[in-house]
Amino acid sequence: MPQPVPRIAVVVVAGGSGTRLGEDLPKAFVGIDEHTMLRHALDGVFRSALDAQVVVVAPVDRTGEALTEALAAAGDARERVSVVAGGDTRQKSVAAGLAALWGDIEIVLVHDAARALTPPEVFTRIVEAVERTGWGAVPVLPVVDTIKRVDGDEIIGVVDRSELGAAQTPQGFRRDVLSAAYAVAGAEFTDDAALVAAAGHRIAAVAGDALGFKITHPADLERARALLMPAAEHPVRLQQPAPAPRVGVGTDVHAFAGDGELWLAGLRWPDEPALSGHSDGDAVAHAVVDAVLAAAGLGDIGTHFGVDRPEYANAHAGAFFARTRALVGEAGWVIGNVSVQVQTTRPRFAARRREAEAVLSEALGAPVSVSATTTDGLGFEGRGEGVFAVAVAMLLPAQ
Ligand SMILES: Nc1ccn([C@@H]2O[C@H](COP(=O)(O)OP(=O)(O)OP(=O)(O)O)[C@@H](O)[C@H]2O)c(=O)n1
Ligand SMILES: C[C@](O)(CO)[C@H](O)COP(=O)(O)O
Repeated sequence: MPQPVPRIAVVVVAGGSGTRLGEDLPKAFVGIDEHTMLRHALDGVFRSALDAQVVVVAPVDRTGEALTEALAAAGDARERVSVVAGGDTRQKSVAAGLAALWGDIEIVLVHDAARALTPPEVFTRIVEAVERTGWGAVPVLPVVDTIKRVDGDEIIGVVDRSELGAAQTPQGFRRDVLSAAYAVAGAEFTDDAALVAAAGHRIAAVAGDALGFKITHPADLERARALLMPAAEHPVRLQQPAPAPRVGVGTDVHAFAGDGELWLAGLRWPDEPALSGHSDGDAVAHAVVDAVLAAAGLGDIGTHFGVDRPEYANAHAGAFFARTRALVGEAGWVIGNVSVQVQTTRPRFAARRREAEAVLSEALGAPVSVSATTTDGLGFEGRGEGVFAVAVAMLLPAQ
């Protein structure tokens, strides 16, 4: 037979003045972003889908404001919400909240409005622990700092932090246990678990959440504001990383089987055999184009300068480079530099290498370095049948 679902209540204490925060209004009513701490805390409660009664404890002169906040957070669950006036200590405020519980409530969670960013899962973890153990339950975080015993200006010892936990809220209890413990509490306790433990009950430790930090000092408020700030407005931490440079490689081969003059590396070479091709057969220029397009992810020379483009018949490097530059610019890149090597027995590049670099760099709008080598007589290059060129291009993201 299915077990009946226990009736749950959450008491949200928002009755403090916030002396340590130093704002000129009670702490829970201070804005983190366009919403107050109280509103954020209540949003966490309602997002937890506990179907709980929710009692907000507010400063006596702020109950109207608190009700407005609670109704806005509750949405369709308005009938489950109420507001009561708190006391001059947290403990008295919790007691005021307990007095407003419906008669059939079985499990009570007490939560600080000051822990405004506590995620909804923490509420469900606490309820689950109370149901499973029958004990009280407290979210705790491990203590990360080394903890010293201090006497005045002297360190007199160290505390074993492995047995310490930093307590958060919501803290959960069986309603009968919590109410009875509050009825007999003879002292002020800083949290509800301490009060219940003093009455002889066991308390379970449940995983807390770093977002459940208490907004106590101005630095805590700054932290909460930074966490809620849209990424685009954040000064440093959440900026998108700058896009990385990209490289591409390109190659080309043409045979010495053309009519007319040789064009290679953007230069005209009189008295040398021509290379064949749809354009001028300039394998050096074409390898550069392939490398730049590859780096931008824009395909290759055939994609943009195919034999179906009559305007590039017999065209020279300048025409290819102008179009390539425009294509990568439209794609959001600028050309960083290109290195190209030609492998051929002829023409001899040494005397005109600088000239080739100047012409190609001018046409591409970026430094192009040119090197040339032979293949020790091997292959088609060695037999003087054609040229091979290989290029590497680096592109940078446009600003
Ligand atoms: N008389 C009080 C004191 C505290 N609280 C609530 O208990 C939680 C934890 O208290 P703390 O953060 O210490 O708040 P303040 O007492 O307001 O802060 P301070 O000690 O700096 O004045 C807060 O949500 C606070 O609103 C309360 O309801 N009634
Ligand atoms: C209840 C509490 O938030 C648990 O951590 C805390 O003890 C109350 O605040 P204070 O800073 O100790 O007054």
